[in-house]
Amino acid sequence: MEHNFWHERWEKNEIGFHQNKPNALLEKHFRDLSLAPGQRVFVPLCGKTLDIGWLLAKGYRVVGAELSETAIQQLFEDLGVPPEISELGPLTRYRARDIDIFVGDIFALDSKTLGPVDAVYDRAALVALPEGMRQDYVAHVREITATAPQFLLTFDYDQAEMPGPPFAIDDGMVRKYYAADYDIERLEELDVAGGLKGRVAAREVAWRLRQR
Ligand SMILES: C[S@@+](CC[C@H](N)C(=O)[O-])C[C@H]1O[C@@H](n2cnc3c(N)ncnc32)[C@H](O)[C@@H]1O
Repeated sequence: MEHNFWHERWEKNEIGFHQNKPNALLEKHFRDLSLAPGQRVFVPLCGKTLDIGWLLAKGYRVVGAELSETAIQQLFEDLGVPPEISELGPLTRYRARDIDIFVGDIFALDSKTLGPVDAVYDRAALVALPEGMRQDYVAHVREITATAPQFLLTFDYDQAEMPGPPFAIDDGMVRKYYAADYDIERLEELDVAGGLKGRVAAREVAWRLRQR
């Protein structure tokens, strides 16, 4: 997707992907990653998800990457903490206690700038990207996180019924993107209540990925 597509979504507040409560599969399964409080979780393409507040409340540190500065201003307003803001070349860093967010293109974020991470939480990130970008995204996240374990959420539905995003990702695609570097476990699937965008029957699927 072009950057302008996402900037427009945020400027027009067309953010149907934003959930008004923490993700149910995150709440149920994130513990399967066996992280200890204080460990650092990377949330790529994070938007202003309430899942960040949930992770912080569980005692994890959070680092995110997001294109839209509007999203990140709103994230810090929602969290009720004033960010310290600094420029880092092509990125802008918003930080506060236990949280760092890099605003800009995730492909401009390198491992040194990101710093060590213990896990990745991918909700509505892989599925937000068109097929032509996904392999590069998967390789980039693997590289900058040193193949840290991932908690991944995908949507599976009939792509003929609706264009993405979110794009449909079936089991074979998850294996194609991740099997070379990660052991893959399919943890659970849930029907999307009311259908995706209120019209297409879909399942949300939770995955645990661990370095092979
Ligand atoms: C579908 S939204 C999901 C946001 C969040 N994960 C959530 O669950 O609410 C995808 C987000 O990715 C951001 N994004 C898209 N392309 C990006 C890129 N190349 N680098 C960083 N962020 C990007 C968009 O601005 C948007 O906020």
